Amino acid sequence: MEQKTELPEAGKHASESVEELRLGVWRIFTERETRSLVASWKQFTVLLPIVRKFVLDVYSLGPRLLFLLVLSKVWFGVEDVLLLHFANKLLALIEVGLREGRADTAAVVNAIIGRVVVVAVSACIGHWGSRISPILHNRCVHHFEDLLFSSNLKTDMPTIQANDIDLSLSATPAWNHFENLLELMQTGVQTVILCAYIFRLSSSSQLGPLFVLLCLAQPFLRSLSDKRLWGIAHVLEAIDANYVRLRALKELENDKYRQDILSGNISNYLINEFDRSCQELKDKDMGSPYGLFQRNQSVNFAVAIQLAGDLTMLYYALNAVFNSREFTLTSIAMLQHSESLLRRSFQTGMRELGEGYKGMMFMKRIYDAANVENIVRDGVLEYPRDGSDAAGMSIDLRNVSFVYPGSKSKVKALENVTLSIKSGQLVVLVGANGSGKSTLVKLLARLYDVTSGQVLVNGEDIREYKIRDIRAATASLTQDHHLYPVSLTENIGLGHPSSLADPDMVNDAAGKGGADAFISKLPQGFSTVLDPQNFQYTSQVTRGSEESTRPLVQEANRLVKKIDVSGGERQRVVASRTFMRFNSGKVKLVIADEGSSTLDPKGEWELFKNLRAERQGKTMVLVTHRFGHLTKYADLMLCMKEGHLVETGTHEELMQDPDGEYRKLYDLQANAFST
Ligand SMILES: Nc1ncnc2c1ncn2[C@@H]1O[C@H](COP(=O)(O)OP(=O)(O)OP(=O)(O)O)[C@@H](O)[C@H]1O
Repeated sequence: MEQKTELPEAGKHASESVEELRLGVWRIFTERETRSLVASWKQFTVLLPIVRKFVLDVYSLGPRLLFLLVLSKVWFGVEDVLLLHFANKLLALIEVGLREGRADTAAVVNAIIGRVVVVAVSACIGHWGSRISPILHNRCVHHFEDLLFSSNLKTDMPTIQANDIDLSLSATPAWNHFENLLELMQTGVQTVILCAYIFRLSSSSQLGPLFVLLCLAQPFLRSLSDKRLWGIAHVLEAIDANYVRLRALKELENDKYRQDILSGNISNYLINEFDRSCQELKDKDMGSPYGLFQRNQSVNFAVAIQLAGDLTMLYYALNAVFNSREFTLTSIAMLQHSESLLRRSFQTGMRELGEGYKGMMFMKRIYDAANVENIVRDGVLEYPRDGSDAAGMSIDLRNVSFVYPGSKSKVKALENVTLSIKSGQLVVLVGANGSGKSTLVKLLARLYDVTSGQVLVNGEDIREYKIRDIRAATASLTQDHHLYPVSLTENIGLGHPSSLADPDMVNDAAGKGGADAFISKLPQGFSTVLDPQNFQYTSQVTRGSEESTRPLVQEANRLVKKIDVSGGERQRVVASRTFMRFNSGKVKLVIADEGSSTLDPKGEWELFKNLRAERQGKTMVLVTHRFGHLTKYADLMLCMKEGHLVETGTHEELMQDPDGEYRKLYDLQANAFST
């Protein structure tokens, strides 16, 4: 039963046009049907240029193939009507034959041949269509995947955060949506021809055009009942606490929780809780919200739909009473056949119209996603400009404040930070969690632009430089860097892609990053792909027992089994990528933000030693919580607290202040080792 409810106190509707329904375990927000026909038409016209662009894009991928496919769809729109026509013709000839005791052989043969030809032509077109469609399908998906991939990879971080961009958008359904439009065209052709055909049939029985309208009454009402399912945004949310809990508990079957559950000895508790949630859900409907939504129509409407199906019968019954000479049993049968095909065609068309609308919205999403404009604007100056940064990048921050785009927090991540880093200095940035260290180095790499103030590189605002020059001059090693699902050679080599094929350079970088030892122990060495992306399809084997198929499944699982390495080993590969980057000869700034957080003490010591060995011609900004290793090499220590730069100087200078933040952090670490 439909139950209209008020939204919970906090969740006021964004607009009056939103309606809330509670069905089964679901809460469904749907748009009230307040949109006028004019408004719907306007929205449709906005989408039309997008569809045109989409069609032209698909056309460019295979003009001839698309032309043939469209022709085949038109043919299939006509085919059913032709078949119906020949069947009706045969029926009429048989009736005449029965009545007169002699059939018109030539006409019967013609009708049979006509039908056979239509069937044969359809089989041929269907055969070729089924070959054309997959080709265009592949080209279409590749084309739009390509469009999304290049746009996704170029979209900068503020744009993603500020616009809440959906990076998971896949182009895979693009072809299906396009095919839906073709199907819609096919059904449209069929409906129009059928209407004309029925009009001709009904005119010869003196039924007139009203008959055609009555044929459409039931499918029209049905499509009205379905209308709320398409073209209108729905937000579905499971609100039943037991259902939500059931789903959460089911999630615990995931392998990643196994160790916790076994060692915590909590399986009995979880099984009981699962059982309890099942009991409490009782008969509450957990089925598809769309199904529930569809069934949620009033009795009157359901009765009206069924009755509308009988309107045509009533109409020709009445006509037969008053005008019986115009009717034969064959003409009634012909009308009935044609009418049922028209109903089906119209109903399918209305459903496809809904799907077509969804398809148009999808096309809009694809183009919107592919045309996102980056917030971080490119500059025009080349970097390095002159020889003044030969010893490394020189950086000045003037009154820099920063708030993350889209951030709900009123607290600034950085506030009025002013500092100066000279060419070639080794700077160590320290501070408590959340004090703004990572934010500061992200501004240096121009991953974000300041909210106010200025970052100067070699005396010029960083925004004036070409982004690719600044990025080429910066090598970052942060805890946020990940391994890519490609070979270890590529993982390291991508630090300097043009030398990726040089095994000596890759080996050397792996050595400096401390990754060579563990890679050499892997069965496939540098060719190993950690975190491979495998797509495995399993299908139920109908022959033989489950017992006999188990070895096959086990073998398949063995083939796709991941090679697991530790977090520290992963970080060594990422560090090696940074060392590889130095081969470009362009790096003027090295940023290491907790790049050693998962390394063992020896690994960390070696990493910093190898980084220091690369200092020549580079400024280095190292962020760390364990700064003991670095204090004696640092030219400058920067200490941050709650978004502010609170202390700057050398280690010795900062240690002078017994109440200073730096001294506190240092003493905490040093005291841990004192007796
Ligand atoms: N992407 C983000 N969106 C919104 N706020 C963020 C984002 N990243 C960080 N912050 C906030 O900005 C502030 C500074 O964070 P930042 O990561 O720079 O601190 P940090 O000193 O590097 O911390 P840690 O030592 O834990 O790495 C924090 O309050 C944090 O919650």
